[in-house]
Amino acid sequence: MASVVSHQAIGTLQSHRYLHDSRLHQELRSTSVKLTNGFIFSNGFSRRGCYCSSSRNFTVIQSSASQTSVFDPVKAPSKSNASESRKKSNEAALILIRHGESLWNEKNLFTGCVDVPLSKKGVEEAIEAGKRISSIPVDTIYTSALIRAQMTAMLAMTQHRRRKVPVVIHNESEQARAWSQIFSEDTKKQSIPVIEAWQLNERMYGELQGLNKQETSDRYGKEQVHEWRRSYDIPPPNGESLEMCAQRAVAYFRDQIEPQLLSGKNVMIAAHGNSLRSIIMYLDKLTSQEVISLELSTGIPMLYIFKEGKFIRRGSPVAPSEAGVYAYTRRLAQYRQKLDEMLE
Ligand SMILES: O=C(O)[C@H](O)COP(=O)(O)O
Repeated sequence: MASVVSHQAIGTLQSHRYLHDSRLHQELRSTSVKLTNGFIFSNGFSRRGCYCSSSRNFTVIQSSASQTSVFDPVKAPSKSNASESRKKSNEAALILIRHGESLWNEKNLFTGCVDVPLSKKGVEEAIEAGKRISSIPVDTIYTSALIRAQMTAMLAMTQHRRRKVPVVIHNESEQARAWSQIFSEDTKKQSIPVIEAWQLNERMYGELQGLNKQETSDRYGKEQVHEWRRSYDIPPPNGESLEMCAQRAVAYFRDQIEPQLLSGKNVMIAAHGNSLRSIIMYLDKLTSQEVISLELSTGIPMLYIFKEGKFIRRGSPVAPSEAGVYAYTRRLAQYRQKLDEMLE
């Protein structure tokens, strides 16, 4: 069993993973949620209580038949293919990006939940990542609450050909909501909501935060440090194990992000080495042994297609080949073609 699933290897693997009962898709109705900052973004927008996840199946507890879609000329179906398009509404793209190199990655320091920005190289990596995903549709962006992930998402989106503007949603207080309202429907349509979630933060590295990785290895031994860094259930001193990190990150993914994908929304997540390792472990059903070998490079986007109840890993759009990614789904190919036409 291949346990090494580096980002390069991910590009070459095409295993199909069955995560959901596809019959549920027929039952799901998009839920329209008016965000109190004035945005209206449709389709099962994050709302606790709309969906309840149990094991790997979703049960609809409450849904609304009303639907207020964000009009996107690229996506707008012509009359002739409207019904075909509706049939395909269960397909969605999921892009995962580990943040670009941070100033502490550069210094080889354990970072965890310390909030440090990208290095110059990290900025370049984020821009390069943006170029690689510039023709893939993005409807909603999730980032951790940490600046390195947020910088990565924003810098990546500066490269997107669709030219929608990522707008951070401020729900932290009534005033924040009121003061961040947008009063133009057109402007809202040209925006992408960016949701910040602490649950996607890097694992808390405990008393290793701020220590040099090489010096820590010299002091405690290579094996011990490898165990702290890569094992599933052994936490670093007073920090989170990957298992503990997964409890919050995967729960958030299942409760908040999967309903978006189920309703056909294309999602990008900018997060961290270990929060993404835990999510990939869930998506790819890796065992606690297999996840030990899972390494993610900074600034490399990974792509999954969610289709007919399955997450299909497409690796990075640049590995093995861009053509391979677009060949896979007609919908993505059409999107890119429309962008080509629009931007000619
Ligand atoms: O928090 C950190 O130091 C890094 O982002 C991830 O570190 P790791 O590769 O040691 O888990």
